[in-house]
Amino acid sequence: MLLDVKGVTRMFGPKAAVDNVSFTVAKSGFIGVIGRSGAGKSTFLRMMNRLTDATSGTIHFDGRDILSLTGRHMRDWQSQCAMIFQQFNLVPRMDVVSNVVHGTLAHRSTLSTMFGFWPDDDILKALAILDRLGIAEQASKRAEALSGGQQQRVAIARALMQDPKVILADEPIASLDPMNAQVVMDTLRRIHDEDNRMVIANLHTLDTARRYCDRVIGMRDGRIVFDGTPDQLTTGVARDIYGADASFSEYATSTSIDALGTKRDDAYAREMLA
Ligand SMILES: Nc1ncnc2c1ncn2[C@@H]1O[C@H](COP(=O)(O)OP(=O)(O)OP(=O)(O)O)[C@@H](O)[C@H]1O
Repeated sequence: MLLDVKGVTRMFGPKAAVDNVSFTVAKSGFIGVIGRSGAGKSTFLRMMNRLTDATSGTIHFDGRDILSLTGRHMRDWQSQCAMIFQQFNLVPRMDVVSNVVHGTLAHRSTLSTMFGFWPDDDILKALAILDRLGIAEQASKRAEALSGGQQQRVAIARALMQDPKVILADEPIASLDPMNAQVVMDTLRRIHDEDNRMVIANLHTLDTARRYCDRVIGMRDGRIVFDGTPDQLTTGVARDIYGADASFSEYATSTSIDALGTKRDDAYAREMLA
């Protein structure tokens, strides 16, 4: 089993933000987590990355007990498990290449980091990744000069500098217009397809989850209420996940990415779930 999540709970005071969550993933896939605001999606990702401690439960990745790692072992895991955020989290006034090289910070001395001395090899690697993501020509610009979609691709490039096994994306397209959202989702999907890195993305829109994911997990009030393939994600199921009544409209949870292209094949999804 590649990923084995058992009974993971996170309490904030008396409230369970994540409540006894369990699921397994047999092989690397592109997994979407959906649910209304406050369902526990971010808290779960943050526990996987060890930004937040779990109250109870276990997470094993490739046999390793993630929640009990400490010190250097925890930092090693964090670099193998890169996070991407809605707000990109770049240094706005710093140029794009430096932002990307920042992805190797965990391995750098404080002095070289403070003075921005990046080894040539790191710069070349950063440029190659930017080129792969189609934004090499932006390398010398300040991050703040780029469009939102370009900035998110820089954030993805920074994540790739760590050569992660897993990419955790917390609402990666929530701040983007449909065109940029599509470019960013296409990029994440391509990274999964070409490198076989696992992607777990919190998504707030159904059309994106259906189109890009092999498997979709629906959360409601901290619990998993759906776990299946995109084609099993019917309007009725979605209504249950979002805790909505019969007046629920899918339109309310759409980025309209689907209008820009065609839907994915679900064969891989079924294989992964088997
Ligand atoms: N640091 C915290 N202190 C107290 N409560 C928190 C904290 N972080 C999250 N919560 C609560 O835990 C619950 C789950 O929040 P979480 O951010 O994981 O949900 P989400 O599904 O990611 O929603 P959103 O998309 O709005 O971020 C919410 O009720 C939230 O208020």
